[in-house]
Amino acid sequence: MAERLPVAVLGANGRMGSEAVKAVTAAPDMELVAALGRSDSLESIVDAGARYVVDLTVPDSTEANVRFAVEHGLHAVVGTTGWTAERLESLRSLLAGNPGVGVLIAPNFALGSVLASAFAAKAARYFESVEIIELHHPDKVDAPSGTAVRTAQLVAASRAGAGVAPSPDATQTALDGARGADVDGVRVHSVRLRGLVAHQEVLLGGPGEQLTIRHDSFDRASFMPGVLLGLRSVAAHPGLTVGLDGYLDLGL
Ligand SMILES: NC(=O)C1=CN([C@@H]2O[C@H](COP(=O)(O)OP(=O)(O)OC[C@H]3O[C@@H](n4cnc5c(N)ncnc54)[C@H](OP(=O)(O)O)[C@@H]3O)[C@@H](O)[C@H]2O)C=CC1
Ligand SMILES: O=C(O)C1=N[C@H](C(=O)O)C[C@H](O)C1
Repeated sequence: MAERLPVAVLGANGRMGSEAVKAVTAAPDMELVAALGRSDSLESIVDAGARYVVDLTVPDSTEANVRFAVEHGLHAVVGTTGWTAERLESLRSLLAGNPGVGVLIAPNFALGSVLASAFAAKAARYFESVEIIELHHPDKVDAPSGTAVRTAQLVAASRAGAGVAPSPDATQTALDGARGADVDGVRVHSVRLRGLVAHQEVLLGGPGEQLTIRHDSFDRASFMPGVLLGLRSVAAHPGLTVGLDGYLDLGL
């Protein structure tokens, strides 16, 4: 039997981290060698012999966690949001000095979500208007969601590449927040509601019609196949990959 992947999970006591602990523990080709909470030392993952790190912490912690992993030659699979363009560029520079180390930063590990974002980017050039609504549990600390930001970025790039004008909007007066967040010219609206987990709608509008592309995660189990795929693939993808679609041949 091939050697099992030695994996450390950061954020192990959280909603996602606890699911990842269960998924890694159940995977026949993996060994959970460390499970860290906020107060635990990152050195313990090296001492435990980890070669892979899963980061499912918080935006304020993730950059230092991932930099530690790279500096110690550990591959990282990252789900935590908060990865701005500046942080990504800094990480790319660090990785250039650590060839052979792979990092995957995936705003969403659910395959349906990855597909929905790709479908939206494909469709967006054909519609006059595009807006995004993301809907999450009220314990989420960031808005808009990382998934919605990435979807908006993909949509905006697709529309710009096709020479499509920005969505029309005659708004002249508005209460703060009424038109949502502006992500590369795409409006993103965030709903926080008890009873929800993670949901997104991309609304594409044209004369007399609307196309809605919606994805729902009803349970955090939806993210785990993507986390495991990331762990099994990251070593074969040195450098930084943003988006699980970078490991998939979606053909879109
Ligand atoms: N990519 C994807 O598919 C998904 C990504 N996410 C993202 O994952 C992140 C976590 O979400 P969620 O699990 O709901 O959040 P939680 O707040 O439930 O979990 C985060 C956990 O990380 C812990 N933590 C904070 N800093 C550190 C640190 N330095 N080292 C170790 N642990 C630390 C927290 O500890 P403490 O309790 O002490 O604060 C907490 O237990 C968010 O950014 C979220 O947006 C969520 C779902 C899917
Ligand atoms: O905080 C969450 O729950 C989620 N966060 C990620 C995001 O911000 O996109 C992924 C998913 O939407 C769930």
